[in-house]
Amino acid sequence: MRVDVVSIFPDYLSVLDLSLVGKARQRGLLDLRVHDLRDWTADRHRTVDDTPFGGGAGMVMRPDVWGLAIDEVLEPGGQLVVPTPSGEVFTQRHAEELASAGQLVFACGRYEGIDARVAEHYRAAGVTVRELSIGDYVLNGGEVASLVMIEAVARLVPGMVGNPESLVEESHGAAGLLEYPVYTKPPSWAGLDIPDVLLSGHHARIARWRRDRALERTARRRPDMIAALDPADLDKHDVAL
Ligand SMILES: Nc1cc(-c2ccc3ccn(Cc4ccc(CN5CCCCC5)cc4)c3c2)n[nH]1
Repeated sequence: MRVDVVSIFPDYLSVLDLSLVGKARQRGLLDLRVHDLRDWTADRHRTVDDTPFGGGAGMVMRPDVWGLAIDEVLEPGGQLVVPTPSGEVFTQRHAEELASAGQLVFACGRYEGIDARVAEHYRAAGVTVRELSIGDYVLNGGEVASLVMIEAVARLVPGMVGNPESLVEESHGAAGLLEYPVYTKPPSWAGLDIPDVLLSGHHARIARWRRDRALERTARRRPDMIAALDPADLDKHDVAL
């Protein structure tokens, strides 16, 4: 999978050279390229922004500069991801969908955002454009949101994560529940012991205990996820709610 990131702060993305994503690049699983938007400016000041039509505070990023950058970077069939506070909230489902793309181009806005015609232009040209938020809070730009989404997508690329099984059971997985609590050695710490069932070696009981803890946790912290459960899935947890 090829991932391109366009930003006026390309160094912000250098953290991607570390750990999981860094290893994937070395192993050729991920072709990650970071670009400086200012490379597509033509003036001496390398201007990427201007005042907003209709007035209002701050500056807006120019469509012409973004158009030159995206035209050069986006491959046929590639998808455009535009982080924005006004987007659909990014979820594991989006990560799964994005992981099947041949190329993703992340357009990192700054200032008050990118001229709306950029997304409109590429949609009209038949490009899949996803305007995505990573949560209901306002960041200073799209770089951090892109890092979050790239990590969530990259770990789903086959061969990325050592133990693919760990991708199945996790929170926000197919079960639609939060994850159960996890424990490791020592069995007793700070006067706290781990639940006996986890020492029993009784796999069915352990699986049941984990399901129950996941349901409890989800009901307490994310009632919205309980409400969203498909009744057909409930028998997977063999619990009548
Ligand atoms: N999940 C999430 C993603 C982002 C994100 C993503 C991309 C950019 C690009 C710029 N910013 C900063 C920014 C965006 C919007 C405003 C308010 N808005 C401006 C237009 C007129 C109305 C009011 C203020 C500052 C970004 C912020 N934040 N949170």
